[in-house]
Amino acid sequence: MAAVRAVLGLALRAAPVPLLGIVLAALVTAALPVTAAWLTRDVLDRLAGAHRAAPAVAVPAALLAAVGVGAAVLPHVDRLLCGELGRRVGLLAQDRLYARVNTFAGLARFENPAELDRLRLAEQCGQDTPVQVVGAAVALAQSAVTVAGFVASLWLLGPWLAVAVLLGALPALAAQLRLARAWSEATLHTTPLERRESFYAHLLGSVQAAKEIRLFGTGGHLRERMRRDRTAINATRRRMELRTAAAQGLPAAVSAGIAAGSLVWGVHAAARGTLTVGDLAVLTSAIAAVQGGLTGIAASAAVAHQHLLLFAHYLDVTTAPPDLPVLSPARPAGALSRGIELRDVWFRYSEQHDWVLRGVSLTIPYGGTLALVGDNGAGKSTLVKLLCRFYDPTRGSVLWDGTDIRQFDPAELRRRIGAVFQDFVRYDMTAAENIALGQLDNAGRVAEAARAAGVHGTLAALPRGYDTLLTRAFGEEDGVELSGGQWQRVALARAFLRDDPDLLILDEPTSGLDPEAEHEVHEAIRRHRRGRTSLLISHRLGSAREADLIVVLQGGVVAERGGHAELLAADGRYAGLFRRQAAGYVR
Ligand SMILES: Nc1ncnc2c1ncn2[C@@H]1O[C@H](COP(=O)(O)OP(=O)(O)OP(=O)(O)O)[C@@H](O)[C@H]1O
Repeated sequence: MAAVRAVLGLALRAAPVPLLGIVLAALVTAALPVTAAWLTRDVLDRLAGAHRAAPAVAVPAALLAAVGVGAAVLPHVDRLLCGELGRRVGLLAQDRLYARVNTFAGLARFENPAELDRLRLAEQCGQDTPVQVVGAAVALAQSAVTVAGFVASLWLLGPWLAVAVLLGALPALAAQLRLARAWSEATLHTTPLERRESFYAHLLGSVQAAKEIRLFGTGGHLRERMRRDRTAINATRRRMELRTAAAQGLPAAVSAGIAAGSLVWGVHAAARGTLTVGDLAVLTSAIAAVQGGLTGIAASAAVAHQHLLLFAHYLDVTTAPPDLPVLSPARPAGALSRGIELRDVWFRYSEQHDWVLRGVSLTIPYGGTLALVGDNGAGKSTLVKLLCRFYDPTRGSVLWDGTDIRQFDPAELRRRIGAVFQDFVRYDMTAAENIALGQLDNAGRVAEAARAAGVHGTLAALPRGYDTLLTRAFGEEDGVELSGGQWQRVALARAFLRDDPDLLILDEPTSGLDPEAEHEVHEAIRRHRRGRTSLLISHRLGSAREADLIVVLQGGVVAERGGHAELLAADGRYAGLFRRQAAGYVR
């Protein structure tokens, strides 16, 4: 019921006038067949009886012609109105969906496959479902009006006829509703397969994967996997189509038997003179129309039912509770003045996953730099996610000047943080836009930020300077592709654009750079970082050595901490790693 209300609410809100037009057109269209049948009866009986004169037949014949014109024109009006309804509802539904998605403060819903499937279904349903449901409901009402008119007509010709034809259609209705549920379950089953299939399809056509696929010769293997998923999807659909045909076959045969019996009775009655020729015409139209109408009602009910079941996913997303608890009113996140502390932080992505952080305690001092180093998978990027409050710690807390960050509005907290993530985004937009996205109201300082990141010269020399598209994906002639290191500098400029962030997070900011560029960028970072509180994650220990504090994370626990010299003297894990890297350079 909630889904019905939501769909109607959307349609009414988005397109009240087209919706009213569709309902009116449907009601008129519904009345046309029964009107035509009775007018035909009138014409036939007048022709067969005493009133053969042209004037007597002219009026019902003219009305019959008008009904024919109406029947020809109305479907086109309906199609226009439905098109408009679809566009407006699609726009509103999409807008509401992404407005809701934007309110998800954390990352859990984007990193959980089940939630991603739901989001994908919601995207599909938001566009199509409301229109399909409205269309099915209107078609259902239209069929119901037509059927009611013809059942009344049958009743006049012989009450048992009306009852028999109605009862004959009930099994079809029940079968359709059962099938609707089965189809919606089948869609749930095929959605993850479709998501994986489109992942393979994307890989096979993507410029990023093209090199590896060709070099490793994995194209055939990926294509085979894609084919396997599509075959599984097809098998499910085939099974469902067979089931549909089997479930609909018997009820259709019952209805056809009843129709045939009724017709035989009608012909006999006309031969006996109990029914007129006109009555027989009405009977023939009525049997076909009632059966067609009832099948239409069953099909429309099934379509509406199936789409309403799918629409539940749209509602799940648009009415989902907040993924992270946000205090209301939240405490204002003040400018950092003492530092950020992780106090006995434990974290795992879900109860099914292992612990990633196991009792981490550390402090990023105000105005100082903390370098976080450690093996792959040690939990460094996860710790960054907790600092930005993309997740809450499973146990323990992250304190901002002594206040648990759960007490702040996440958006306000994030306005105080600048970051370059390891997996930064390459936006298919212009160079200026790629940087301006760091802080849209600071777009005037794009060149300054690019200069600080050492990429101004590169961007200014592009065919359209900062207005050059950094992609050739849209077929623009002067779109360009930057190198990995140039992109990294653009991402850095995006972070530098942010006005004086209280915390600067740099997760592998120079991993794609050549040694000279790395040195330059580190100089830029050092200049930019000066006096700022920052967290630097790097596998290149040469860039970590100047940090005020170095923390070595190993298997989710702090294995060592101290200054560079102190850790070298301690001759532990850090010293071992540093010496190995240094030896690699002087060998
Ligand atoms: N969204 C996720 N869901 C489940 N597990 C995850 C998720 N993200 C990371 N992990 C797991 O958490 C652990 C720590 O990952 P994390 O990315 O924090 O390591 P890292 O120290 O940054 O590694 P690297 O140096 O390779 O970047 C890994 O075992 C990883 O598989």
